[in-house]
Amino acid sequence: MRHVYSGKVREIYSDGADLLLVASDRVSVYDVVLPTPIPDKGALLTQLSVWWFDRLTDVVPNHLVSATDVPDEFAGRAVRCRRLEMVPFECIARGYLAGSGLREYLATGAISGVPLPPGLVEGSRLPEPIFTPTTKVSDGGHDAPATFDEVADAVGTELAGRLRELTLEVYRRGAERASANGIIVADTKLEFGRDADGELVLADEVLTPDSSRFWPADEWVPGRAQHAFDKQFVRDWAAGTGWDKKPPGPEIPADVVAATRTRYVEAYEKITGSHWRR
Ligand SMILES: N#Cc1c(N)ncnc1-c1cnn(Cc2cccc(F)c2)c1
Repeated sequence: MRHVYSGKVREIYSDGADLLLVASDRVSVYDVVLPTPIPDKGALLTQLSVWWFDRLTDVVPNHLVSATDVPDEFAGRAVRCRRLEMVPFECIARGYLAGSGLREYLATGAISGVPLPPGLVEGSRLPEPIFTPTTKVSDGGHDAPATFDEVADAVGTELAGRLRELTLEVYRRGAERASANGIIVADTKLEFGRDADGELVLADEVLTPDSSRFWPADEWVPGRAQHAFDKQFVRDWAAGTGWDKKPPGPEIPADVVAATRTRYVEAYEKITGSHWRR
């Protein structure tokens, strides 16, 4: 097994013909990884993603080889997956206005070239979910918006159309299930790759609070920043510490750690309908 890539809160290892995607218990707020782990976060998000992969095979095949055949040290928080030729775009679906999409809309009236009606505000629900891809920036910077035509220029019109169709369908399925259980999925980021036969395969993680914005539905108020289902306790505590939001972040107090872990358990249980047993 060989370490090949580190993300903020995840790692990739090469293991023979496969890859191991390993989720840590680290949490990132304001793009800064905080020093205090959230126990079971990696396992909760890995198992939520596996639950989604298993329920989306009628939409698109996925890269999972095994959710159990992983080294003991990573048990429960890693998946073995097929090595793919990754599509060089982040495939983002948005059902609500937030983050970079909000900033782009306020500046241009559109997101990734998709025009939106005037008068929308932070947290507004969009008339319908939209496909707003970005380029994958390798230097750790922020990804740049890409129009559908830019995606089509890079991968061909047919594949770009499939990426849009699949991204929106996965988002719709996720948003529908989450909404029925009190969670708004405002947006989600998917990654696709192509296998040796050139087939499009869903990769990375799917519909987790790290790859998506999860908002508690009963606290949704358009016109202000929405509360994050999972990270709001950390954000609110951090705001009260005077931290300048630059690395290294401060240690998270035990009560905030415990409350945040509970939120990840709640998200897992609400969406899967199963109790978390670890
Ligand atoms: N998934 C997947 C995948 C695959 N099945 N085949 C080839 N490459 C990738 C791959 C490369 N980068 N990433 C993003 C990523 C994911 C997880 C953790 C990270 F640090 C970074 C995914």
